Amino acid sequence: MLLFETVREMGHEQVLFCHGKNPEIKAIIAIHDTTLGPAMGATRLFPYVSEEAALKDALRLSRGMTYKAACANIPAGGGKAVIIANPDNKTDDLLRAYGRFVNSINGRFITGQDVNITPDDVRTIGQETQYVVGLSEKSGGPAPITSLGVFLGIKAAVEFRWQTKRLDGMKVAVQGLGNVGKNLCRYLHEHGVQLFVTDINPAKAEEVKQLYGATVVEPSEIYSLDVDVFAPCALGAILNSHTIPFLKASIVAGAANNQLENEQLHSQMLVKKGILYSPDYVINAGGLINVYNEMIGYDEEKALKQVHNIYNTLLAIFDIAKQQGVTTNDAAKKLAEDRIARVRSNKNKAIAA
Ligand SMILES: NC(=O)C1=CN([C@@H]2O[C@H](COP(=O)(O)OP(=O)(O)OC[C@H]3O[C@@H](n4cnc5c(N)ncnc54)[C@H](O)[C@@H]3O)[C@@H](O)[C@H]2O)C=CC1
Ligand SMILES: O=C(O)C(=O)Cc1c[nH]c2ccccc12
Repeated sequence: MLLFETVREMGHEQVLFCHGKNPEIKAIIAIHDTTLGPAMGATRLFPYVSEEAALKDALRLSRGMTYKAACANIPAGGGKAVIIANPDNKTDDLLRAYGRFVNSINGRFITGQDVNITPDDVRTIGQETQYVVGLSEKSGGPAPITSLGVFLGIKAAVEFRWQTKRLDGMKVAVQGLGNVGKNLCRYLHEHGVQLFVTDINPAKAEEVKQLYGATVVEPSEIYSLDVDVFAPCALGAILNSHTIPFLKASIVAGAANNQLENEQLHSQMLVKKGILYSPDYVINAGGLINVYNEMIGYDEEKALKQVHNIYNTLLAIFDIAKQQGVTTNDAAKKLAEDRIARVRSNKNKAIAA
């Protein structure tokens, strides 16, 4: 991989390779853009197959955070960090060593809980740095508000597609029944949706079957179901050349980050199949909205208003994509880049004055 070429192409400001021998630690902190504010993004711990895979994940996720904040009108930049480790080898020493790296950049990067990091782990990281968020009891953690945002995003897509505000009788397939997926199922069930669900953990699927009368399918079967909406709430890169040909849903709208394996290729593949795609970093902004509000002093009404805005933003993006004949992904990216360019130009004017 040509390092600077890749970073230049994706537009990152700074990438930190954090290494330590005692304890053994390898982490990458990617800061994409801080025009709108300090870079925010949760930290993921994962046994990546290669260092290149880890870097790619950090670069793509951090860029997604920049667009996420810009589309949600949150004055934060985009960042994300990955710790390359097996979850079985996660120790307090490792987390504290990581916390010292976060602290060393003095608030340019603010982080919290992502895949394989628990709230307790964030507390441990927080022993070394104040630049962690997402622990307030008041806000109930980011997942419930993320699922509300995804629910509203599904409503926006349904309205754009079929000019109806009603979800009752619709069929939705939910992949992944973790903190976000399970809560999303509750909202959908309350609105009369017929659920089809899967999780690699059968106990989670069984629970959602009992709670919301969902039909449980095998993980491999979730793509080809004859449903109206497919909601990916597990992993990234699930929209790819193997899965897209199987999709029968008219809408893809879910919480997972980096859903498109290849942004250009696979967003266009979806368009060709007539599938309306809700850009992941627009529909799943609820988590960021929640932690940002927690950071500045939690005001529930304000946070909920910002989450409800996801609905309007998605409708606007769908409209622009239709008017201009571009993918919804490109329309969202353009919206984000325009907002950032405007702030950058005002900043430059202020410096010049
Ligand atoms: N929690 C939040 O506030 C936010 C979460 N996201 C993204 O949403 C997704 C879900 O987040 P959480 O619910 O917090 O994570 P989680 O870890 O609680 O849940 C993920 C679930 O997916 C299941 N799963 C994993 N691989 C699967 C597969 N191949 N097929 C079916 N199920 C599978 C897991 O067993 C687990 O139950 C992640 O991609 C995350 O990055 C994005 C924005 C905010
Ligand atoms: O939407 C994402 O991918 C996030 O990383 C959101 C998020 C959850 N917890 C956090 C803590 C600090 C910064 C962002 C987040």
